Order: sequence, then structure tokens, then C-alpha cells
Amino acid sequence: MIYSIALRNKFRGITAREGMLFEGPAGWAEWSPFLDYDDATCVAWLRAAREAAYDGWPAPVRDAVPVNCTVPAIGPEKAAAIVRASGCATAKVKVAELGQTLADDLARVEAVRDAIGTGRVRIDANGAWSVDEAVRALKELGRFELEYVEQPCASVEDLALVRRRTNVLVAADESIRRAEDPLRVRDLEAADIAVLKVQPIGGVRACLDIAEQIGLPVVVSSALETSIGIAAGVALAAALPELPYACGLATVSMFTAEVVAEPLLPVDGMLPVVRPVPRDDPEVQADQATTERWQQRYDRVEALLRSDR
Ligand SMILES: O=C(O)CCC(=O)c1ccccc1C(=O)O
Ligand SMILES: [Mg+2]
Repeated sequence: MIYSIALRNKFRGITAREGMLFEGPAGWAEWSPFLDYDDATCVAWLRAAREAAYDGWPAPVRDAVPVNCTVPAIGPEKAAAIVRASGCATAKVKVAELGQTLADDLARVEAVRDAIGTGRVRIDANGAWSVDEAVRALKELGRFELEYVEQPCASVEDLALVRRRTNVLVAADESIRRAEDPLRVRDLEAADIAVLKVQPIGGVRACLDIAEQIGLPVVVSSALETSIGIAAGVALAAALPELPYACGLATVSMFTAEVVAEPLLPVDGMLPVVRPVPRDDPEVQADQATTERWQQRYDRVEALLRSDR
């Protein structure tokens, strides 16, 4: 099944999400690489989906995982409302959005800090700052007691530089999931925390391998998936030997429609370890042209995956 669902707020330039859901002997799988990704990039995402459908996941060591609510680069009032509605004790705030200023970030993070009270606030710059901009922004934003900053700069070298010039802990996201060699983060001592995403890294087992080798605490995060894809992230979070931080897996509420009967939404800041199943709902089904486009994309990427092995 190919789905197409609008998002409640624009998120990193995206207003709707599309993807493929399919069932194998081990259960339902989601394959939803972003539309601007080339076929080669989509191979890891397909490995993750095939693991979900054909292999299943390693046994969980916990039956629920703590999650953060995710606050897009919106105004302070809406940001505070998202935090209050979520029931989560940790909030992740997007900062450094194109076209916005540090004053916008300060207002949003301040509103989130007020709304969450004694909870934790982390920020994600998606690599948008230079080293100097990051150091300056963290000096100002640091007054809101940040748990960590995710990907303040684009390159792993710059992450390492920022990490040496700020007291705020640094988490690596794109420097792991888009890197030729994710372990350079470890070798350059570029981060304190590793953000792992199941689809871009190529599956739950691939993430567990990186977690073991990278030697950093792990935050499992979503790639903006339906509950079917989020379940893979929950499976990873549930299988990790240690889980000291809340995970970025509470993103189903950003969608305007659901593909499953019981969506993976947090209750008291926790997601249960479950395997959801899609329900029949023509409302989320993509139109004929979109469906054909995804089927062709799947065939091309599947051929690449086979030639890779
Ligand atoms: O981590 C979260 O709270 C939500 C997931 C998220 O931010 C995200 C979702 C899709 C693509 C990129 C990112 C990101 O972490 O940068
Ligand atoms: Mg990120």
C-alpha cells in the first residue's frame, strides 16, 4: 500500500509524507525514503524495511520507551501548546531554520522551557550553523538548560570543534546516518551522544552494531514515519542494552491521518513496544500516479539492493 498524508506543520521544508507499507512473514514494514533521495541512498532504507518484513527484530529488554515531543520551527505559543498536549517530560526543539533568526530560536526555546517546567529541553540545528554561529547561539540558548544540541554544524570536523568550545553536550545525527563512515564521530571525539535512525542506517540490527562500536549513549529517532515505521524505532530502543535518554519517536502526531487503528502516540511520555497493523482506510491511500511512481522506485532500488549483495 502506498500512503500519502499531509503534515500538521511544515517540517524541514516538507508538508506531506509518502511511503510504502508491505507485509512479510515477520510483519508489516514501512519503506519511506524522502522524495529528494536518489536510488542509491534508498538502498539502506529498503534493507530496514525488508528486515521488518522478513527477519523481524531482536528481543526487547524493556516493554516501553521514553520519548520526547518534537517542536517544529514554529512560533512560541504554538510551540508551548505542542509541549503541553504531548505529556512528554522531554522536548526537542528545531532551531536554526532557514529564514529565521537567533531571536526566533530564543523565543521558541524559552516558551518550551516554561511549558515543560522541570523537564528536559534539547535542540536540533540540522547542521545549519557554522562553528562560530553555533558557539554564539549555544552561549545564548544555554541559559535554558539544554540537555544537548543535535547536529549544530554539518560536518563531523565542525562538530568536534563546537564540542570543544561549548559546555552543551553534542549529539550527532546526520554525521552518522549520512556518513560514509559513521564511526568517524567516535574517532574524532565529535559527539557525546549518537542519534540512530532505523531506515537511513539500514535496519535495527545495523543500528545495534553501530551502537556497540560507537561507544556513546544512543537516542533512537524517527525519520517521520507512520506508526508502522515508528515501531521499528521502538524495537531498536527496546533492544538497546542501555537507554539513558528519551527517544525522538513521538512524531506520529505530526501526521494529519493515521494508517493504523492504534497509533503509536505517547502515554505519559512513553511508547509501548508493539507491532501495529494497518487498517483499511482509503483516505490515506495515494492516488494512482503516486502509487505507480513508488512501485517503479521500489523495483529500481530492489534491483540495486540485489546487485549490492
Ligand atoms: O527526533 C525527533 O524528535 C523527531 C525526528 C526528527 O527530528 C527528524 C525527522 C525526520 C528527519 C530528520 C529529523 C532530525 O532529527 O533531524
Ligand atoms: Mg536531527
